[in-house]
Parts: sequence; structure tokens; C-alpha cells
Amino acid sequence: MDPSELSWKQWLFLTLTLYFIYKWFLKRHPLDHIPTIGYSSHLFSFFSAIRWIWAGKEIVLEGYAKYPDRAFKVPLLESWLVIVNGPKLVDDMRRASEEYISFTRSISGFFQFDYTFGPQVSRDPYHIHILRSQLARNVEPCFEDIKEEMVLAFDKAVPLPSQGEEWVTLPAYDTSLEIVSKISARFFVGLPLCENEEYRLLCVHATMEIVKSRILNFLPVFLRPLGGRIFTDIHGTVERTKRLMAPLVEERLKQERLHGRDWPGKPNDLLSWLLDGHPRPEERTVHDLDVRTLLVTFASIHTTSQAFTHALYDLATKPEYIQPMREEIEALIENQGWTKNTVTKMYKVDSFLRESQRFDGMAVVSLGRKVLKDFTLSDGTCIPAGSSLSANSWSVHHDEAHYANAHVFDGFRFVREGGLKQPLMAIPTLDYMAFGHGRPTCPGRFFAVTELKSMLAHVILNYDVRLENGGPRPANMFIESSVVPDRNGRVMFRRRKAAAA
Ligand code: HEM
Repeated sequence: MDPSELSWKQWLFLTLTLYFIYKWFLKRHPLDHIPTIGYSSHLFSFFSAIRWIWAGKEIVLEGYAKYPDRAFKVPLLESWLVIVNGPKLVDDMRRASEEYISFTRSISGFFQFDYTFGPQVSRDPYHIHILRSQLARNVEPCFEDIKEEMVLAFDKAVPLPSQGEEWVTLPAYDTSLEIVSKISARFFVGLPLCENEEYRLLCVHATMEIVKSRILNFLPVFLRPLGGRIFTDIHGTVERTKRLMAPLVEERLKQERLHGRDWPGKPNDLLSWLLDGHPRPEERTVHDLDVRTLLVTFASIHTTSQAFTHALYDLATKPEYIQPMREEIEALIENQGWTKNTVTKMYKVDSFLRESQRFDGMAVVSLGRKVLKDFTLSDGTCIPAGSSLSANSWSVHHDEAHYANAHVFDGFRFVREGGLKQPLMAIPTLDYMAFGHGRPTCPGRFFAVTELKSMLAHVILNYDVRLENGGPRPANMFIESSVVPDRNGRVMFRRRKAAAA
């Protein structure tokens, strides 16, 4: 046929066909040298990307079995994810600088912060630097507040008659979330704002809205600003929390103007650390402080609530751990009272929680990073700039080579005599990545561990727990890389006879 006889529609069809043949079958992909779990071709990888939504665990286990000590890739709906296996390559990631692989850019891309909170939060994540310098060192001075808030929160969330052996049945996740969000609010914004129920619920709501913003990844870039307003309520939540936070910020700024930076009665909380550590004091606006607080809240409350839900399920289904932990806690409190130091020494409780995170944890991968400059692993594999990179945490956490009887929950597997050289929950290793690893390792982990240990000790001392219907442990849900404890699972609480605290 003479090409000049083709209509414009035929030309368009031909051009598009050639384009897709080139794109899907001929064009070399910069990750072609990395083996794939699932389909590699552009066309069929779509089906593997769909499978990733519910079969992340099976996919990472397959990648671990086929390519131990190497990297493999899996297709996601919007891109590819490179996953490394084995301690050597995890160590490469751990050592790498932010100039090459960035957690901040990974998380802000995953949840598209640019279109919800604005680009400033990832361009200048000063709140992370402040957390790193202030949070861990302030857990001890703030411990009395944390403990007080925890006891109040349990009393409210687990409503039991003051006497008697009546059981109450409660949703494990929602109960954990209520308690954790109250403790976090006390630590982050202090009294009286932390007692404002509207504020607390908005913080919980904000974290759910941030999760929803993942959907923006599937929109063309020009539609994302609009999508950020249509598909999430983040802008509205920021406005509402700002209204509640404004008087607090204004009062603190006023006190500072009147009495200087260390004014009498100044609260020791996240808001004060942000005000003090702001890199540009003249930009300490309610909006900026509110956004940073919401981001820290996001990093903090669902992670900790999920960890506690897992631990509650483990406790309720493995009652044989209760008595030894009770004895440990009671002996410590009797000798030293209930202090931060006492909580640190609860080594059985620490081991139980570390095991709970090893066994279930937050995700099947950890150390999520965006590759900013071509990054070469020690086995010579080059991960090109622009790629998404993670470490296969689920598989190593369940590998017999790293954990004897890895498929059995062994609550005291990490306990060492007197706690000496005990692998502690907050300390990452190349085969324990619940809090990530390397420079971006979770800056909230020392607070999270103190909070979780205190909460678990409080439950063990004050309640008997069991699962509703005495059933099996509620099953996790796997969504993309996330491991989500059953949100509908219910736990029964009864006041323990002769409660100690
Ligand atoms: C059990 C509870 C928690 C778990 C399992 C957890 C887990 C993690 C993980 C896996 C990371 C990524 C680290 C990496 O990739 O190397 C991370 C980062 C982070 N976490 Fe946590 N976290 C928890 C609690 C908290 C709490 C309570 C806070 C705040 C008080 C917090 C604040 C953060 C922040 C701000 C980052 C980002 C660090 C950065 O950008 O460099 N987390 N967390």
C-alpha cells in the first residue's frame, strides 16, 4: 500500500503500535541486569504488579530462595522495586550516605508529600534532625508524664468495674490506637492540648489520610495537586489542627519574648524542641509547626499501635509467657519503683516485643530508599539513580540460618543472663530490621520501645487477657509491602486479682 493513501487514523494507530512495541518489547530497561520475580516484560509485568498488592510476602520469600545474597526486582504498579538479600548487601545500604540513597525522598515520594504537606517538608526535613538530637535523651526526663498518661489512657480505654471478675471484650487495634495516640499527644504537644479529644482524633485521622495519599502515585503529575485535595483530607486536617494549635504556639512565643528562651515553666515536649531547634527562627509559624508535628505523629502512632496489637495477640495466645514476665516486672518494681530505668531492665519484656516484631513486624521489606545517584553494591550490581530500593527483612527474620526454629515464636529467644549483651529491641542488626538500619534508622525507637514495654508491663500487671472465643491468633493482612495485624481481632480483658499497679 502506498503510505500516502493512509488516513490520519491509520497513521495514528500505526505510530502508537510501533511505540508500544518499542516500549514493551524492544527498549532496554535500566534494571534489565537485575533478575525479576514475576514477569519482566513491560506488558506482562502489570500482572505481577497486581499480585504484589496481596502476595508481597510470597514474592519476597521467592526472591530470597532464588537469589540469596543478590538483588532482585519486582514490578509495582507505578515503578520497579529493587530488593536486596543477605547481610552483605544490607550492610552496603546501611553504610551508604543520603547523597546516594535517601529515606526522606523515598517516603515523601511514596506518600506524595509534595502535593499534600508541600515540598518544603522533604526539602528541609529539619524536624527529623531535631528528633534525632532531642527525642531519645528526653524519654527519661519525660517518663513520669508518659507513665501517667498511659495509666489514664488504659483506665479510659479498658473500662472495667473496680472490683469483680467481669471480662470486657475490646477491638485490639482500636484500643491500642487510642492509648498510643494519647501518650504521643502528651509527649508531642503536652498539656492541655493533648487532652483535647478533637485534636487527638484529628491526629489519628491525619495518619489515615496520609496513607490514602499513596493513590496520587497513580495519577499523572499535573493532576496530583488536584488529587491531593480530592482523594485526601490532609489540607482540611491541617487547617483544623492549626486552629487548635494556634493559641498554644502563640502563648509559647509570647513567653519567649517576655522571659527569653528558657522561660519558667516551659514544657519539655516536641513542640518546644521544634521551636528551639528551628533552623530559621523567624519562620516559626503555626502552619509549619503543625505540619511537622503531624508528620511525627504519622511516623509514630500507627507503627506503635500495630506493634502493640501484635504483642497483645501474642500475649493472649501464648499465656505461658505471662507468669515469667510478671515475676520479672514485679521484682524490679518492688526493688526500684517504676522508673525509666526499671523499664530498661525488663529484659524478658524486651525480648518478647523484639520477637513479636521479628515474627510479624511492620512490613516485608525495610530500609526503603530512593536512589539519588547510581549506587553500586559490593557484588558489583549497579542500582541506577531514580530506582526504589529496599532490604528483604521478612525473609531474613524467618531464616533458619539466622534464627533457630525461625518459624516458631520464641518470646525469650533474645534473653541473656542479666541482660548482658542481650540483643535489644531498639538496636537494629543486619538480621533484625524492624526499625530500619543505617543513618535513617527510626529516631523514635527509644521512645517507642519504652512506651511499648511500659504498656505491656501495665497489661501484665493489671489484667488477665485472652482472645475472644479463645480462637487462633488473628491473621495478618498483607497489603503491598505492609504487614497489618487483623483490625477486627478482639481481645478480652479482666481485672487481675491482686493487681500490683
Ligand atoms: C514500633 C514502632 C515503630 C516502628 C516499627 C518504626 C519503624 C520505622 C522504620 C522501619 C523507619 C525507617 C528507617 C529506615 O528505613 O532505616 C522509621 C523511620 C522513622 N520513624 Fe519510626 N517506627 C516506630 C515508632 C516511631 C515513633 C514513636 C516515632 C516518633 C516519635 C517515629 C519516628 C520516625 C521518623 C521521624 C522516621 C523517619 C526518619 C528519617 O527520615 O530519617 N517512629 N521508623
